[in-house]
Formats: sequence, structure tokens, C-alpha cells
Amino acid sequence: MASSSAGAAVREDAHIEISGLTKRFLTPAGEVFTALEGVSFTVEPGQFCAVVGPTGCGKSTTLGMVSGLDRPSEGSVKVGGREVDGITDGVSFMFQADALLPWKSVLGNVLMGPVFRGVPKQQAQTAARDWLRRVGLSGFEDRYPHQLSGGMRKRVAMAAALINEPKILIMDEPFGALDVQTKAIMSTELLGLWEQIRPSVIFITHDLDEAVALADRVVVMTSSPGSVKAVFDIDLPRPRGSVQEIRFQPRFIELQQQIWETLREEVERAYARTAGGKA
Ligand SMILES: Nc1ncnc2c1ncn2[C@@H]1O[C@H](COP(=O)(O)OP(=O)(O)OP(=O)(O)O)[C@@H](O)[C@H]1O
Repeated sequence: MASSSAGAAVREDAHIEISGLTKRFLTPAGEVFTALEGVSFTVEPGQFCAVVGPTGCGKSTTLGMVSGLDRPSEGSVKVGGREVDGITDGVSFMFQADALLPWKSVLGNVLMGPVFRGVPKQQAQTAARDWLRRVGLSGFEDRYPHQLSGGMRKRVAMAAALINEPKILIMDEPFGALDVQTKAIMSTELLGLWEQIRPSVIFITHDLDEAVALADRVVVMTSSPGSVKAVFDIDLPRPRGSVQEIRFQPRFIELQQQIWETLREEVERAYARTAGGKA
């Protein structure tokens, strides 16, 4: 363990090293399609890393290999210095679609993780109630997912992910389906909770403002086949406070513009390709 500048201690085994990651798929027509080509970047223990890039550049494919759900064609992912060759231990996920079980109550959804890990039911229930309190959902324990708003469902998903105290948190556009205000509120809440647990985070988003506001490091990917175009360290101080307000800081605007200059070309190239123009 090492102490961090903001909140909880970070775990050295949460270091993520992605080197020369290449992924090829076989298309239905039997052709080889290269989705990723030599992707390399690192996420330091307890660091919040955002990945941005045009649609189809291989962001989700990269996450699949960090989690161990998929295998690289070439290259490697190492977590805590060990090569990932199965499902990575200590990883929690949040996706754009709610991964909540509709037939389980809010409490039931949140305590599932600890119960699967063998935590006695009583203890798991206490922890789940505590996490629901932390995400502002005390009093909603007996509701079912369909009885909640989109923002409330995200809070449940966040409690369900963080109750496991993961060393790595993988987030694939977790707030992509929310309205702008709810998204800003959820992002601020996520930062507060992340500071309490300090997992290493890989956060995929199409929203560059969101990436800069949340992250310590922003990785910009090229259009397909995806590779790393540039890596930006975000030197905005922590704790960041309100995600909505940070957007008015001169340094935020400067970083946002700098990264957009790099990203724009790739977005335009990907658009030209899908629109049938020349890349
Ligand atoms: N199992 C698969 N078989 C064939 N091609 C695949 C497979 N999975 C992904 N791809 C292709 O790999 C490319 C990268 O997909 P991926 O979903 O990783 O992109 P992305 O950057 O996450 O996209 P988006 O931003 O639109 O979510 C796409 O062209 C996709 O069609």
C-alpha cells in the first residue's frame, strides 16, 4: 500500500500495463479485421485514466482484454506485474446499460457481490445498506430497478460495483445515457466515492469534458485500427469538487482545447469513413 494525495491508500497491485496490444477479428466474410494495433499505455495504481477516441476505434475491445474476458492477438496486459490470462481478480464494472437484475430489489442487487465472494449474508446486508447510504439511496432498499429513475439506477450500479472494494474499476460510458445535469451530478459523486476506495480506473467516454474533469490521465486513440495517438496528464488539483464548476477554470479550458486539437482529426477521419468519404 502507498498513500495517495487524495483520500484512501492505493494498492500497488492495481498497476495496469498495456503493451503492444493488437487484436484481430475474423469477419463473417472470413476476412481478418484489425481492431487494435500496438496499443500501449499504463495506469498507475489508484489513477483515474480516461480513454477517448472516435467510434469503433477499439475502446471496448481494449477493456475486454484488461478484464480478461478476451485475449489479445499480440501484446499483453499486466495487472500488478502479472500477465492477464483469465478473468482479472478484483475488477468491478460499470457499463452504459444498467447491469441490474430486474427481479432483485435494490438491496438484493447490491449485496450480490459480497455474497458471491462468500461474505456471510448478515454482514453483506450491513455493507449493502451502508453503500446505499453512501450513494444517497437509504430508504430505497426494497424498491426494484424498474421503480427507480435512470440516475437512481446508476447509483445502485455504483454501490454494487464499489461494495466489492475493487482494485480496478472498468467503466464503459457509464453515464452515457443520462441527461446532462444528472450526468454531472453522478460524475461528481463518482469522484467522491473513488477517492474513498481509490481503485485504478479506466473510464471510456465520448465526452471530452467529462474525461478532463474526472481523469488524471487522458489517452487519445486513433481511428480504426485503434492505436494510442497521445497521452495527456491532467494537472487539475484534487479533490476536484463539482464536475460542473471545474469546466469554467482556465486550466480546464486550456487542456480541453489542447486534447480536442488531437482528437478532432481522428473523429473527422472516422466520420468520413462511415459517411463514405475518403479517410
Ligand atoms: N467480436 C468481434 N468480431 C468482429 N469485429 C469486432 C468484434 N468486436 C468488435 N469488433 C470490431 O472492432 C472495432 C472496435 O470495436 P469497439 O466496440 O471496441 O469500438 P469502440 O471504440 O468501443 O466503439 P464505440 O465508441 O462506438 O463504442 C469495431 O469496428 C467493431 O466492429
